[in-house]
Amino acid sequence: MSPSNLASVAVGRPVRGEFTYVVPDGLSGRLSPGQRILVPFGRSMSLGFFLGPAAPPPEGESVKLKPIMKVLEDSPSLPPDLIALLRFAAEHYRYPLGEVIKSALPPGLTKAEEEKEAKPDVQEFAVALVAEAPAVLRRAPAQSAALAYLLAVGGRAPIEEVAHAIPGARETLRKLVERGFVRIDEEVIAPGVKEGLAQGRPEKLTPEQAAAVLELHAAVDAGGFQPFLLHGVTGSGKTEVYLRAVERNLERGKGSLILVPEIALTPQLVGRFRSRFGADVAVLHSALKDRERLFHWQALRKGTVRIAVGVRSAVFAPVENLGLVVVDEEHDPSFKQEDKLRYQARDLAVVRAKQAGAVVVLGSATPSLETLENTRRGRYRKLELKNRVDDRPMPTIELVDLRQERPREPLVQEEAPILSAPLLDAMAETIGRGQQVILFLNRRGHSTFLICEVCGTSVKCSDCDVCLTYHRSQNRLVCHYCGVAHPVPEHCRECTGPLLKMGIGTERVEAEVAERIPQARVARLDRDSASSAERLTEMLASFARREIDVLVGTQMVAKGHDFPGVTLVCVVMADTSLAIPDFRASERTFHLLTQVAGRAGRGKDPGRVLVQTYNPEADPVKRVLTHDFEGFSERELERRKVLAWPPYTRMAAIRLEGESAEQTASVARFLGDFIGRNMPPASWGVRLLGPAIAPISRIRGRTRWQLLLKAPTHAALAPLLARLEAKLVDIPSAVRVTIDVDPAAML
Ligand SMILES: Nc1ncnc2c1ncn2[C@@H]1O[C@H](COP(=O)(O)OP(=O)(O)OP(=O)(O)O)[C@@H](O)[C@H]1O
Ligand SMILES: [Zn+2]
Repeated sequence: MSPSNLASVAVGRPVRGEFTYVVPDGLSGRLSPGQRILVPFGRSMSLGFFLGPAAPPPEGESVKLKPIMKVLEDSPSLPPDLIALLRFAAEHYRYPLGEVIKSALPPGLTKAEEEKEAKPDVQEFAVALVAEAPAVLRRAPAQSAALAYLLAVGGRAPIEEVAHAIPGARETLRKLVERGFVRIDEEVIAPGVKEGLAQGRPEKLTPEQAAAVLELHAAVDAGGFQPFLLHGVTGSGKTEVYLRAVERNLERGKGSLILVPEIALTPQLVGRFRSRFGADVAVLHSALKDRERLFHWQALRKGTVRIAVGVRSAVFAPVENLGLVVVDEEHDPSFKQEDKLRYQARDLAVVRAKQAGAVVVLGSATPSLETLENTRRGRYRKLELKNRVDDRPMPTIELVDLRQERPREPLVQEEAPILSAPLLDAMAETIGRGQQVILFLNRRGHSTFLICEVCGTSVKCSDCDVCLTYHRSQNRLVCHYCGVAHPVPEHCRECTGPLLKMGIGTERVEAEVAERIPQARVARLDRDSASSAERLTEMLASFARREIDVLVGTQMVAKGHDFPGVTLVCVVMADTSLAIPDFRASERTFHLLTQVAGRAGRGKDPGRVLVQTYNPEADPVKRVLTHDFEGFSERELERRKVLAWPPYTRMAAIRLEGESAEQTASVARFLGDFIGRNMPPASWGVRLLGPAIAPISRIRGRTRWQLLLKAPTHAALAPLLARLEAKLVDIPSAVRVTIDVDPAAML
């Protein structure tokens, strides 16, 4: 067997490694890497991916190799740089390569079927061919009405719209076509793409923007891998810097990839890209239909569309001839996928840029400590925007000490008001001036727990080890982990004592605003109120149109919004994210506070921020007051170093979940022993923490355990993780074990 007739193949099944197949004579000229193929696997046929030639099996080993059966597409689904990235992801995150590839591909390419071309959407327009209703229509009132509508809206409208306005208009329009008064046009539109909010190209860049753009242009012109951190304060115009870099990259005939945290929350950014580059932009988000996803994939693959803007999973978009990668809000936790292939899209974006020889820009007002450390070590070049555009001032930030503002409330009081006098005054004043307010609280629901006045027992979810949250609008207790809603009990289950509603959520804040400032138009933005992407877009648009005075919400309101009318931002309680048992709690708090504060004063009027807290001395809270990102990160990095947390160590979490508490614990101990026996030499510095019961010990009735591994570098961890992954086949399937490399959440 000559090596040229052996193929390395990833099989679309949950199995580790690459497999060797024989290329039959008939296919030898037709194969190129990245193609989807059909291969025999076990006793059946399976989807496979041809990755390239394979080395012959070791001398003396007699293995019967099977042949590739069929090639499922002419041009490969996966471009070469993407194959390299997926191989890296499988290796780094300890996940089967075939499954990694399948999770990157759009549905429609993940089955063992030949590729079909996704059709674009066609929209039908009715076009009037006459300037006024002809006399012959006098006795046809339906047709007259349809034609009159069409003429009233300018002589041209989507059929759908006419039919919506005039029931039965589809049929009526057809009659008008027969009579020659109307014509139907078909227009091809890219599917799943709505018109964004248009915005012009600013004539002049700020000096800082100009300097950053100059550097990026030089890097794009030079070609090759170059990583940048674009650290720009909120409202400093980072988006415009991205746009100019993309522009230059496009002029050089190259493709760009832009990752954003959440499309529905960033309609403005998408709108700016669409209004600048029009149909050259594919927008990839989670609400796309299968056919739409396939359409964009094919368009990018063919190179007919050269810019992809998308969420986390778009890091795998098949952009042709990739020259530039941008990760906006690079600190955002949504870039980490928390199930199946647990990848960090920001990290993969950098890997991809390196493999493709592209420029990569990580942008944020609050860069992650990981990225900051890379910059300090000289791996990334730092570009800084220290000022807002048009010399607008940063908002002033003041603390409201809840210990003094609410001293009279006894500790146990049901529904004690939470909005202090300074907050209420500032809000009323702002609304009085016709300006807008954002109220931020990182908790949904009405009251965050029900507690027994007599014995102090709180009401917990029977399946998860967490308190239930009271939602007044549904009059239900909801578990935020499993989502199950329970009726509200009348008495404490332990002692039949009366139950008090304690803790606050956005729902209650909304009610309190409505009660205390009745003239305000209040709306709430969280996962309950904005359950669909459409609803979310509509609420944001309505706020932008200034139909809402006060927007109450969770971290959804803290993202990159640009509402010039907002001059007051209130943080209802800064402490909610501080107490979480996670070494990133401080960082997360600082980011959230800085980001939400950054929504104030982005228009011509200056902004003001009020932060209510019980912990005015806490470092992230204090530092936010003076916009002291440097000071905060300096201190936090020092602390991480002392405690040996990332970015000074690399971690992996081994998580276990099982129906039976005993069996789960025993598997956890078994894995602990296994790791102990396979520990690399002490000089490698690998440490095992645990096995320990997880901080949230049960979710959906399943017991959870975890083991944490820490090491100075990923390379020190890798061999151990590989051995561990191989061992998992021996674990009883009743206990689910997952390996989470570079974990984000510690719960
Ligand atoms: N050179 C410029 N001249 C005038 N206006 C500009 C210029 N550059 C950007 N802007 C405008 O400034 C506003 C803020 O820009 P942008 O939203 O990009 O800020 P940002 O740095 O991304 O902020 P954040 O981190 O808070 O999301 C936008 O409305 C944008 O159109
Ligand atoms: Zn639950």
